[in-house]
Amino acid sequence: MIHAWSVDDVRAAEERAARGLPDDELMQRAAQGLAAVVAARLPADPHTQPLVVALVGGGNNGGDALHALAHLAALVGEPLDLVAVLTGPQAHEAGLAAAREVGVEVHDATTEPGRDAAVEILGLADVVLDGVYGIGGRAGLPDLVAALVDTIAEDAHVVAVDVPSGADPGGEVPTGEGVWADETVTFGGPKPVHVLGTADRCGLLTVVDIGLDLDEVTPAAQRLEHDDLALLWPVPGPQDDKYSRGVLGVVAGGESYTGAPALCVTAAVEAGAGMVRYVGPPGPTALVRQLVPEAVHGAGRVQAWVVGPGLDPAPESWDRLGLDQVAAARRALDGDLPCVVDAGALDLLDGPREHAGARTLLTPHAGELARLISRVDPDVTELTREQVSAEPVRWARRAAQLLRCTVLLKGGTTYVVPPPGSGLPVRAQADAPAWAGTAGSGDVLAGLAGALLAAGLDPLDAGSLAALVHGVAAHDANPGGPVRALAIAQQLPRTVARLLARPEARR
Ligand SMILES: NC(=O)C1=CN([C@@H]2O[C@H](COP(=O)(O)OP(=O)(O)OC[C@H]3O[C@@H](n4cnc5c(N)ncnc54)[C@H](O)[C@@H]3O)[C@@H](O)[C@H]2O)[C@@H](O)CC1
Ligand SMILES: Nc1ncnc2c1ncn2[C@@H]1O[C@H](COP(=O)(O)OP(=O)(O)O)[C@@H](O)[C@H]1O
Ligand SMILES: [K+]
Repeated sequence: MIHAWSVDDVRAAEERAARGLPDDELMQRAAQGLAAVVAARLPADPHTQPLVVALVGGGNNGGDALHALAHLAALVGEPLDLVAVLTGPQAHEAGLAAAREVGVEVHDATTEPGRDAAVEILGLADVVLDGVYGIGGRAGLPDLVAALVDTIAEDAHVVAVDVPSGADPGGEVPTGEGVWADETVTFGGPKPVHVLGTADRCGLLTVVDIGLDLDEVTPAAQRLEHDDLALLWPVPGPQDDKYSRGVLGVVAGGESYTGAPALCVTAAVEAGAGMVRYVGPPGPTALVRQLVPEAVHGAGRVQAWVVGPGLDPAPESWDRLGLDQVAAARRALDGDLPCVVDAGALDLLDGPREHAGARTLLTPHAGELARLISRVDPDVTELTREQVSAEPVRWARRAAQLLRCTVLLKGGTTYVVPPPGSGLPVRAQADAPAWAGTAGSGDVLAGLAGALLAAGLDPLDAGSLAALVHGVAAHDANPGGPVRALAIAQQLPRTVARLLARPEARR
């Protein structure tokens, strides 16, 4: 699992670590680690002299980059072209002196000749160090810096120092503006942006140990990795039976949406639920009977519910069957069992579920979350899908607070936000190929998450593990190409087996 700490917690840890050390010790450690990574990335061609260009901001992030250039000169020993481009009126004094000392060429991009020289040289660079802003940064870039970033050679290897400049270090505002790095070298520990930010923004992540002690500090964000599956997945033991493994009830579909329940039930069965009980009208029931002979029909004793895939909660469409189905959904929501609340059932929620202890995982996409918040938040009149996508963590957190539950917000990156006050970190998973964004794929996710809730996982683990497995299964089902929702569901057993068998995971 990747743990990421808030910018404030990292700054406090830096302060603790710096006590009793020489003034620039932590920066030197950071710069040395950074230089070692850059040295390993230099082109090996003996006929060309590698060109390394650092974009240098006015703060300590620029200081890291300047010191790294100085360390690099000493580390590599062979001729190198080293250039620093200053992006602001000031630069870290000691860093600049160290760089000049080893012969780094310095251009001041705030002057016209300096800018012209910088543009030319950025277009030729083999490696670019982005040392403009680190954890002192915020989303977006000043025009001058943005223009410089635009001129970086297409084939240059871009290494972000600590944080890609232009990204929000706190990871709350996933703007695409600014640097997209091939890799990011961070110090002390990952920051939220490395986990929550737009997938691919940071590239390969390396953490340089600079002696910060974060072990006792609660992370702000986490990401499950493939090896975490073996720790969390409910593997049955010899004493288990279908009941002890967890029975999932699914209230889904209506006469107008027959496919969603079939996909949801299939996913739950393929994910290894002990048993799945389906509750729905005759049309979808017939389809579930045909496609999933393992499912049983009608309400009964269960350990958790999935409520909502393909459920039509709109009153004008309610005939007797529709009314029965909405009543079944409400019974599940009013009960005290863990519940995945998806799609149509989100429209049935007006506030927290009645039983305060009931564990609840909402699984909206951005449009559904916008509609939900517009309806239940007294301070918001009309929230749009675009607003949710611009600040996904903020809005998922808002819903988690209003409804006192865990919110899984689906998308290219899927965020799982626990209720505020729980002390639990936000999780973000970006395991799925974009092909996974296909009709019915969310119904599969709901069934999978439901099976995990029924097996006893808490909503944060169930949601994030479901997002991980769903994404990996979407890849495994057809690497590099399109995938249909049913294929994701049918791939689940093999994907789970593959991840359980990873040698790292079994250690
Ligand atoms: N504090 C420490 O002990 C250490 C800090 N280190 C480095 O120091 C960095 C943090 O340095 P600083 O606190 O000086 O901050 P930064 O160097 O990240 O940013 C400097 C200043 O730039 C301005 N700025 C940021 N984003 C902007 C934007 N989008 N548009 C316009 N102006 C913007 C802000 O006023 C900010 O304070 C870390 O990311 C890391 O690289 C490392 O040397 C390790 C040790
Ligand atoms: N760009 C993307 N990259 C990867 N996965 C995506 C992308 N867009 C959507 N997804 C995933 O596809 C699924 C879509 O769910 P949803 O919107 O509920 O569709 P449906 O209601 O048709 O099942 C979610 O698991 C979501 O995370
Ligand atoms: K940076």
